[in-house]
Order: sequence, then C-alpha cells, then structure tokens
Amino acid sequence: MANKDNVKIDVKNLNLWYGQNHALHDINAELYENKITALIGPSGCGKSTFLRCINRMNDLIPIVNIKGEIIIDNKNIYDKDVDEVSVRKKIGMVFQQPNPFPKSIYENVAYAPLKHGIIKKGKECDELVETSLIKAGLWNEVKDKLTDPGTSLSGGQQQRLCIARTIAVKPEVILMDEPTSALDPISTEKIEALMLELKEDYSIITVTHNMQQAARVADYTAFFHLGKLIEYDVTDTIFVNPSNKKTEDYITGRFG
Ligand SMILES: Nc1ncnc2c1ncn2[C@@H]1O[C@H](COP(=O)(O)OP(=O)(O)OP(=O)(O)O)[C@@H](O)[C@H]1O
Repeated sequence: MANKDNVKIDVKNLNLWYGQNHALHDINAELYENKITALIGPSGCGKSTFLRCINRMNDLIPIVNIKGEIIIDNKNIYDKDVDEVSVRKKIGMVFQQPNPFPKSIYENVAYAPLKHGIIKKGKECDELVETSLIKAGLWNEVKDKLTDPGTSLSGGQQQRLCIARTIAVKPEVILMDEPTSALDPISTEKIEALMLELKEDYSIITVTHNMQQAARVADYTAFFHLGKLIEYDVTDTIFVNPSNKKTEDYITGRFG
C-alpha cells in the first residue's frame, strides 16, 4: 500500500500472549495521522487486544507478554524508559460502554487535566471544559447544567462526554473500542459525524463489528483473523476489491 499519508504509529513484529494463548501474531502496520483506521474481524480475532497495545493497556494484565515494537513519533512506546502513564496521556481511549465518572459533567472533563497539571482551576479550566464539550458536539445540550451528574445524560450524550473527557487531556491519538455498539442509531450517527470532525485534529483507531460503519467513516481498514492481520488497505479496496479470500468471505458475511 503506497501513499503519501504521514505515518503516526508504526507497528513492527508485534506479538502478544495471554499466558500460553498466542493472541497476536507478527503484526506489522503503519497507521496514519489524521485518518480513521477501522479494525474489523470476527469475535476473538484480536482487534481489542491490538487496540489496547497502542496505549499499553494490556500492561495492566499480569499474564500478558508482549514482543515487538510500536513506534510513535520515532519512539518505541515499549522501551524501558517510557512510562505508560505518559503513553496514555498521548493516546486517549473511548470504550464500548459510556463510562462517565460519578461526578458532574464539568468535573468529568476537568478532572484529568487538573490532575495532570495541564491547567489550573478557574477561568483556564472553564475554557478547557467548554472547548472540549464544543469539540465533542455536546456543549449546547449541557451548557446550562454543567453541575448535573454525568450519569444523568442519555447513553449517546454520555459517550460524547467521554469523548470530551478524552480530548481535554490533548491526546494525539484516540482509540475507540466499539464506541457506538451500545447506542441507538441517532446517537451512532452523531458519534460517526463527530469522528469525521475529530480526525482533522487526531489520528483515530476504532474497533467495529459494524461493516457499514467502517465503510462510512474509515479511511483505512484492517482485517484481523485468528490473531493475524490478514489484510490492511484503504477502506474502498478492502470492501470493493480485497486481495485475500478470507477478507472477502468476512466482508460478504460468509463467516464471523
Ligand atoms: N484479559 C484477557 N485474558 C486472557 N485472554 C484474553 C483476554 N482478553 C482477550 N483474551 C483472548 O485473546 C483473544 C483475542 O481477544 P480480543 O478480545 O482481542 O478479540 P476481539 O477481536 O476484540 O473480539 P470481540 O470482537 O469479541 O471483542 C481471544 O482468544 C481472547 O479469549
């Protein structure tokens, strides 16, 4: 796959084991800046595992063993001198189930930037909360009730709140693990529109079971099967003219 896009994340010979279970096999891929990359494939093929490698979330699981490199801005994030907290600040994550903190809407967005010392309380913080909520497309719906609990919002609003919370720490990459699978079609549409806006500022990697969603939003699509990256290309090629029979079978619904 030859193109002019800038590489943001370079994955080299990545292997991962959960104890004896070899879950990722020799993954090599260049993921691009200001693009949306969709990870697709049947259940258990390793999509979420791969996604979690990109912000070192698998480090939290004791039985995990990882070999290989993930190079972001010329630095392997698995090098010994890299601490995983700084990685997670740079690489934000949005989960399948919206998971606001049991705090107000305002505090959900302000908590991490205050904790990391990115901003001070007061005007600076108010501004960051506002711009993050605007970018997440939620400001107009919540500006008059910032002290209400985050959990009082609808599921779709909660997911946009989680996106605002992620943006507030100024990441460069946003990982999304099935961000719309718990949402209704209208909320899904809003999140997809938001993803297309956000890619102007961030590189987005998203796991999805929804083929239409991948086709609608992703610039690139990676098809995984049994822990292997079978095919990775621009989305149109994957959906219209895949080179691997397994990809074609999956896309056309013959398995998975
Ligand atoms: N925390 C864990 N501990 C042990 N094994 C795990 C863990 N998480 C995932 N696995 C195993 O790793 C393999 C890949 O799972 P993973 O969740 O990455 O797949 P997936 O493609 O995201 O699946 P799904 O679409 O169902 O979410 C599976 O065999 C799974 O059982």
